[in-house]
Amino acid sequence: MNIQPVDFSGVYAANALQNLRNTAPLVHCLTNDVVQSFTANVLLAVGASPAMVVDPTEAAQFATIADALLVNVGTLTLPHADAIRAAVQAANRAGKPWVLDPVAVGGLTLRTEFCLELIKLRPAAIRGNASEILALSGMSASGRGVDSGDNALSALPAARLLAKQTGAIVAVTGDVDYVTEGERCLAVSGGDALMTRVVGTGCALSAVVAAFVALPGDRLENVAAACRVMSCAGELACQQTRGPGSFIPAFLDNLYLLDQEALA
Ligand SMILES: Nc1ncnc2c1ncn2[C@@H]1O[C@H](COP(=O)(O)OP(=O)(O)OP(=O)(O)O)[C@@H](O)[C@H]1O
Ligand SMILES: Cc1ncsc1CCO
Ligand SMILES: [Mg+2]
Repeated sequence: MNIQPVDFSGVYAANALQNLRNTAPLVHCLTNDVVQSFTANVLLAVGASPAMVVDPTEAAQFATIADALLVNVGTLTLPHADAIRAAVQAANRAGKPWVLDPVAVGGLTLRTEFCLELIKLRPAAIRGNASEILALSGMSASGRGVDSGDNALSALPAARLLAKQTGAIVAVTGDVDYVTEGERCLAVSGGDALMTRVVGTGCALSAVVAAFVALPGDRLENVAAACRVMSCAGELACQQTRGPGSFIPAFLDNLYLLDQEALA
């Protein structure tokens, strides 16, 4: 029997963020070509340390040094897949957590088969929009390219199934983010629809999830904390801006300035 989603505590998120700022986890990002710079800036603003090391040999070496690895298949190519395989295997051997962002999985064969291969390699967390989580779990989805055509709550059963199948914490994001380990589920509200009008907020969230899974403590709550930090900064930024152009700098400022009071 599945336990109903529970509203996530802002107090835990505030403590986890403080812990992250104190330790500045080194996050190895194998992400897509569209969001490299935005992802690095989001990690820096939050208080983590990004590095994009992409050559297969170097990626395997660096995965053992970094505190966590992000794998994002947004602009997957065959050489990139080789680097991801090498890095994931090295991270697993070194006991470092890694996170999968299954961008646009479903309709496209290369990335879908590759992600199905990757989820057998014990990701610590999987973060995707509703259509991606539905498709990755084998259920039918209405994604349109990288954008979701499904509602996050409708993908919660798929997220639970995927978590049970893989042992990963699964975060399915949208108007509300749901974070589950199969049975237990945390609901993270906040954010703003404007966040979907800027490229890479989800991709950057997956990088922040990687930073938070490097922290000690309850992994389910750490992933929810990452979601809360992004939703909270996004919501504040939207209150201060009129559209996508000014959202980006306001979002980075709010991530950097985020305090206990805002998160709670
Ligand atoms: N309708 C909404 N209302 C509030 N927040 C939202 C809404 N839709 C998305 N978000 C927030 O936007 C962020 C990105 O989530 P989303 O599900 O859009 O990821 P995504 O589709 O993978 O994005 P991308 O591929 O562009 O990086 C999350 O923090 C999420 O909570
Ligand atoms: C727009 C886009 N195309 C491939 S990856 C990406 C970034 C958002 O997921
Ligand atoms: Mg995405």
